Amino acid sequence: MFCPPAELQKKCEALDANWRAYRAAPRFEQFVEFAITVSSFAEFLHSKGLSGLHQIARDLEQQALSLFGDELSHPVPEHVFDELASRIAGLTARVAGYIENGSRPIEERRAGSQDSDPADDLAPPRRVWFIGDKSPAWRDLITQLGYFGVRVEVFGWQNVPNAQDEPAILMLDTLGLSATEASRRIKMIRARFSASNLLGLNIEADFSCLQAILGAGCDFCFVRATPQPAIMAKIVELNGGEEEAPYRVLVVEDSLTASKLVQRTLGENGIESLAIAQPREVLTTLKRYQPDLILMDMHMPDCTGVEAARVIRQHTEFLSIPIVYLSGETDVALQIEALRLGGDHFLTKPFNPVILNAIVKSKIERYRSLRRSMFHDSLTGLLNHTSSKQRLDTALNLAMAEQEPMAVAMIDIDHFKKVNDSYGHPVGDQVIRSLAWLLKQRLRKSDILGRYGGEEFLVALPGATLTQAFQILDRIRHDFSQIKHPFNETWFNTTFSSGVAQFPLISNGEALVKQADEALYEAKRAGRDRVVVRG
Ligand SMILES: Nc1nc2c(ncn2[C@@H]2O[C@H](COP(=O)(O)OP(=O)(O)OP(=O)(O)O)[C@@H](O)[C@H]2O)c(=O)[nH]1
Repeated sequence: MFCPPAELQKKCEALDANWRAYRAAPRFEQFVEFAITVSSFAEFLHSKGLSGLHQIARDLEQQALSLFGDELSHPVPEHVFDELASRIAGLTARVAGYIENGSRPIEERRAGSQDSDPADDLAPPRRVWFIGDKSPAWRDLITQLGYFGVRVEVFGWQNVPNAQDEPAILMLDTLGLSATEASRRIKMIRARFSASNLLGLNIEADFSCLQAILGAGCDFCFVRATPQPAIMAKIVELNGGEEEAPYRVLVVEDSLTASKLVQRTLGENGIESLAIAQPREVLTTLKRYQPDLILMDMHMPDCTGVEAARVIRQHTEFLSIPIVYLSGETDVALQIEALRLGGDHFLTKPFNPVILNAIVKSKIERYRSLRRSMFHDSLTGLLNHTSSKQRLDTALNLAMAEQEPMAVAMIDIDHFKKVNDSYGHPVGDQVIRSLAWLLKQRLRKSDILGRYGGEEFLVALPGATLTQAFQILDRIRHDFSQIKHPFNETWFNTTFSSGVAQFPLISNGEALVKQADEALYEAKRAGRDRVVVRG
């Protein structure tokens, strides 16, 4: 999630320009432009993981929305002008300071790893600072994080370094501090760090304390006695920095002017869109474009939006895609009927662009989260069995078309039954998660990684030869065997075995998995803790 300083600067200048335009001509339409830019800037900062700047922009957005009103509400009173001006000046100064500091954006590791050679040493370590009075409890957590490429530095509250080189995450331990004192210190840290995610540790679980800590600028709170694996999981997740594909919206609208307006509004917020004027093209376009949401005009010449939605809902693959109607219709009975017949929301024209974006985004977030749970495994977040197989077939077709090699590996944790029997099922789960984190950290984004069964994983490395695949997997095997899994006051090690097969030696997905499985059993028979390739 690298954020080029020039892009940040440009977005900030656009905000400033729109604000000046409103000051010069304080009309409603100009305020709408300003509010759209604020909203788009806040979204941009969020998407780039610039947590501190995002919080300031979000507050500004809230204020702008509360002043939205209509033609009669503008110009806003003079003291409101001054308040907005001071917030904007504060935000632009923070952005300028951040750019000047040359602070590294927080999630560059994967950006750098994507196009690298399969045998490259991937992923420079990610940095986390622990702030607080040193606690022995951190030692284990810091060691564990080290296994997954996360480098931790520890500082007391009094000697937090300057924000020249912001870490990805600041863990703020509030143990022994009153809620008021903790909030005061967190506020100071938030004011200094524009990008880092702030995670509060050992926070009192009561409502007002959490409210105060979040209000002071913390992004996430761990209440007292949160189990270590939960803290680990959050840190590893934030460090993963996986960039999501842009949201996609299909606009079905017969008026060219209306669709252009909608597309422009979506585009301002980084949402991709495609417009069609003919409802009868909707099914083929849905298949081809694969949007996350449909914005549907209610009244079109040959077909109403409701009729189109009913046709869409006849297809199982489009049963859950959100449909939001756009219409001049204010008849409540008709709106309810439209929602009953397959729609998810109703927006009346002329639409408020900021509300349109907010609704589109929240519907897409839910839809994507639903799809994630359908295609991903809940324990590790990796692809589940079915989707790993599907992704493998797609990657294989691509490898065939491009005449590139591709290695496929099966990985299975050794003597895992013993882990469960000796330490319990939850500890076994944590071992599975650790292997998933390690694989995720070491493989490229273009590689395929799935949890194939209980303690079995499938990995496909497009472009990798058998030799390269062996090098990569054997290094991961070695590093996994070094991990000390904590158990009560002690720890234990565990290992995995792996078997590897390769396209084009075998050219069918199922046969590749079978061959890799056979190599895996050879590795198990030969004594485990090894990688066997089938050439
Ligand atoms: N904790 C936990 N255990 C699981 C999960 N899924 C499967 N298992 C356990 O994993 C163990 C797999 O054991 P086996 O297939 O006999 O193999 P193994 O003990 O790993 O021995 P080898 O593979 O021969 O080295 C079984 O005891 C399963 O109950 C899971 O999601 N969590």
